[in-house]
Amino acid sequence: MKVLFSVKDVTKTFTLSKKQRKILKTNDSKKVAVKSLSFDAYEGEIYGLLGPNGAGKTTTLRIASSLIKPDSGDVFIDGISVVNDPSNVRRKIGFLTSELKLEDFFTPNYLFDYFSRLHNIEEETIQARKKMLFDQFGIQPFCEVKVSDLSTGMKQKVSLAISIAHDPSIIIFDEPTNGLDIITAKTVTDFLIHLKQTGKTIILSTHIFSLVEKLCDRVGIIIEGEMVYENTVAEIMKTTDLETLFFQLYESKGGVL
Ligand SMILES: Nc1ncnc2c1ncn2[C@@H]1O[C@H](COP(=O)(O)OP(=O)(O)OP(=O)(O)O)[C@@H](O)[C@H]1O
Repeated sequence: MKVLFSVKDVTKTFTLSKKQRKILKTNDSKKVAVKSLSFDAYEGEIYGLLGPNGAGKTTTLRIASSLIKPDSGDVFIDGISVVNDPSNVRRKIGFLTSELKLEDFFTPNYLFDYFSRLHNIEEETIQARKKMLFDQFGIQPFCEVKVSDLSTGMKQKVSLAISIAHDPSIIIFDEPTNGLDIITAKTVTDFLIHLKQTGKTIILSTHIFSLVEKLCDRVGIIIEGEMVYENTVAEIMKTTDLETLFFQLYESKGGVL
């Protein structure tokens, strides 16, 4: 099996502002968000990154997407170093987060074209791909409506379409169903299955156990920035369920319920 996504010994520390220290209820001036984290995802699989709030999932995926730099370590996307060659990495990946903010003033049509052109995609391909994705997600009737007037679900579907406009082979989804109504959440999860069927490699961060059980081939459990467990979902389900396993690990790491 070919490794397409490889996190190698990544560490990331943030300096905390006064406000952040208050929110995190700490006097420490630094927060180690990710500690010597390593894991691989194979071509064509859905790899789930599961962890509680603040575990370091988003930080890891932002590093993998070249949005922030690690203190040490690296992420290799199809062998390309995100530290040394971030622009080539961006060509290979799609990144979707539930926090993605689309500019309110623009329309789905405009934004899709704009981001596609940033990837230097040919105009004919942009329009064909837009039609396919907008039809798939029911965006077409809203394609000339300003983002500010779209529902949360429609915004997320537009974000999803834009994140894969360049047909990336590796797609990173950070909590993609967060804050979505059940219908839109299902559209998104069904689409993840469709992407897997078309051979894409998907990294999915979530804290929803059922989502991992339903979608993922393998799962890595991350607590306090460290990988504490990794296995195939099928193997886990032979003896227990993910929720039971997770809380056992959480308590054994000193987590308080
Ligand atoms: N820019 C930042 N400045 C300071 N601390 C940060 C910053 N980004 C993240 N952190 C801290 O790093 C830790 C890991 O955060 P991260 O967002 O990666 O976790 P997460 O697993 O994605 O959690 P969630 O599900 O809540 O998004 C948290 O303690 C968080 O407060």
